[in-house]
Amino acid sequence: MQQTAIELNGLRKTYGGSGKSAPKEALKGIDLAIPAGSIFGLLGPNGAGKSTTINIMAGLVTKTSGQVRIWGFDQDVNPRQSRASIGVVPQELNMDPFFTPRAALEVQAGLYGVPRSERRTDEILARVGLLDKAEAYARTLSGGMRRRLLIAKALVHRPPVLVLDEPTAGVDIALRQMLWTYVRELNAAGTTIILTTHYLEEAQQMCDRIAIIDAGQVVACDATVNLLARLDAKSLVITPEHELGAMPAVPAGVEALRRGDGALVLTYRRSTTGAEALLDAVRAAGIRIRDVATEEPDLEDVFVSLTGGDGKAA
Ligand SMILES: Nc1ncnc2c1ncn2[C@@H]1O[C@H](COP(=O)(O)OP(=O)(O)OP(=O)(O)O)[C@@H](O)[C@H]1O
Repeated sequence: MQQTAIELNGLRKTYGGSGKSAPKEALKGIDLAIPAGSIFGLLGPNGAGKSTTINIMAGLVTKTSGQVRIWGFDQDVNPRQSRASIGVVPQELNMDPFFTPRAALEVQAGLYGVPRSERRTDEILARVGLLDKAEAYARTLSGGMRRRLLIAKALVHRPPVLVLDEPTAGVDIALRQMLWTYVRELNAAGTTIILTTHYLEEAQQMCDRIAIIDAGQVVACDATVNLLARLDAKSLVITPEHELGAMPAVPAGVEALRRGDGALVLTYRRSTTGAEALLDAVRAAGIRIRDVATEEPDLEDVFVSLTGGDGKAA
């Protein structure tokens, strides 16, 4: 069994300038090892280099230098095998409007040299819930159906690695749930999943590992739980029995503020302050506690702290 699904070493890409525009160094030496069997998130602010990285993996953009290995196959040494090991679901919903889903899958299978006897066109259409649309023209499909057809197309050659570039952008909640259920099933059946998403909450829920790239460089790559543990801050949210009077005297390094809904929020560092000391301070101030909750940092906080961005992994 393959241990590493994708390995990038010193990957660089400079887009050549044309006319008045200067050359653009989009990737400045990316090193990444994506474990086989994982659901791996590739996040970063606009222009970070996510699409460039994915497109190089998919063989759609030529790298300037560095090494790319897909399922153990070096892209330069075994281009055919490396291409056969990856399926990419693009961001855009472009497709030939006159192809039916069945025809689109057959053409795709032909492009990848899948023999007729090994094609699973109807099985794949059924898996993505499009069997009843098998003979409909693509132009009559809804956005959600098109997205599912693109996933189906990426699966015809049974790649062990599936890349989804912003699969849920502009997709409604019901379809998003369906897509994620399907992605989890594919992963449970052994497919390594790499995805970029705009929604950090979604990445936090779906991905077991996450790489954050910023300005063409990897700024973090770790298990999702470890990334979240990097931020030491935590908040204690106290709902008082009565309206708050004076703020309590809190230990050094703790920030106390009154929230609009009347709750008292105490933000502290887990490494230096215990929740007990905070509760003592609250009681000592004569505040009677009706309810207590804690708030942990989320991926958005980690993202902002690493990229200085606005929390949008576009
Ligand atoms: N074909 C191209 N020619 C010139 N520059 C390009 C080209 N494609 C991308 N770039 C530039 O390379 C950088 C990285 O772009 P890329 O599309 O990989 O980022 P991204 O992380 O996918 O961004 P987004 O979240 O906006 O899709 C950007 O500065 C972008 O303007």
